[in-house]
Amino acid sequence: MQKPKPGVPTPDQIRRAPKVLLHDHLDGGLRPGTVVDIARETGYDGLPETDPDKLGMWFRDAADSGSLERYLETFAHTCAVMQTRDALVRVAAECAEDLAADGVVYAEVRYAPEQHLEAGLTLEEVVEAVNAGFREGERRAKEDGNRIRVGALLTAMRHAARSQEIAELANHYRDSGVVGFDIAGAEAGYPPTRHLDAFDYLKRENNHFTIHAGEAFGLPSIWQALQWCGADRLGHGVRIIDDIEEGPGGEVSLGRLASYVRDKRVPLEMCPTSNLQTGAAASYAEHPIGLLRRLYFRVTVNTDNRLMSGTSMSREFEHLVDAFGYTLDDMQWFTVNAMKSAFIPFDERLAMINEVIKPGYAELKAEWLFEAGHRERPLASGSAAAEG
Ligand SMILES: O=c1[nH]cnc2c1ncn2[C@H]1C[C@H](O)[C@@H](CO)O1
Ligand SMILES: [Zn+2]
Repeated sequence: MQKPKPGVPTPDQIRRAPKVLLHDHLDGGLRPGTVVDIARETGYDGLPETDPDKLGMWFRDAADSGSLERYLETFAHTCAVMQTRDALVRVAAECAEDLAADGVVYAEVRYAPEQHLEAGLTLEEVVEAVNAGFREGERRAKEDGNRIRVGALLTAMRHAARSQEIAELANHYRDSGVVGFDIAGAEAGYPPTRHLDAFDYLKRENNHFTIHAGEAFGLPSIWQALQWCGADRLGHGVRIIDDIEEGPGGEVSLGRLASYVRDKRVPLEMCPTSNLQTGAAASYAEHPIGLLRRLYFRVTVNTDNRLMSGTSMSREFEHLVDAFGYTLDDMQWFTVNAMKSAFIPFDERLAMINEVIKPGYAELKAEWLFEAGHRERPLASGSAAAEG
């Protein structure tokens, strides 16, 4: 086994570290075996593979297309098996269990209720089924010795016309498991300002929302999301890098929008592997998260779609540790950023930071002290006195 050195996390430490996830799609995180099971039970015969391993690989390959539009086509299969109450409860429960087993202590998981109505469920029935599943998953996680709390974000699809209705649904369930609102789907051609009514409504209700922006489309989308719609957070937001110039000597200058995002501490929900698949970034090492972290933007690390990206929170951090040499202190910084940016009340965020996250990292950072290995260096001759 790899020997832990102070600060540099091993894969096992990364998994055990408390993590906070703000951007994860319920319909992008199913277990492949569950997709196969529910398809069989409900008679959905459109799956490209029926062996769970092969199906998992199919999702990853199909999503590896370099285009957001093609990436999104794969969701037809997951949404097809999420049309009944039982299926939604099962998928949500497994989501909470899987995240907890990966060391996630707080998650905001999103889905679009309007995509789960094909078998006759109402929007309310969809939300109540998913909520029941999350509570069940939290309970099972606890039985396994893992602690997790999951809140739902209701997404409206940006190409459709139901955002006002979904915003009202989010507001209705805000004290019952739903913590905010989002819009997702193909970005080009569907600017966030198409949904101004929904955002204005949520602002008047003092509710919270995030907007997928600056992923497949650039600065105008981020600018609209913030300055026209009033988003609390940005889903991805990677293209903010287009407003930052790095000179040959490493000097950096920020445009007005990038300055605003940094100065106002706008949380960026970054999803590195997803960005590689849709072509929003070329490699982990070149992902804008490296520079944005150095410049102290309010950056968070997220999974987006664990099934399509074959990822988990731990894997996202492993890639970043490999690419940028991040330490446990960096991991803690990203995690505290995420917790500060969550949509639950301030006192609860603060308690999660002080009672769960910081103690969790302190314990991991102290582990090297108790490893026998680091005390077994041979003494140099005559060094005994110097040791004292
Ligand atoms: O990264 C994404 N960008 C835009 N839309 C996305 C992304 N990942 C998933 N979606 C879409 C597809 C899902 O069906 C929908 C709701 O979760 O959100
Ligand atoms: Zn997303």
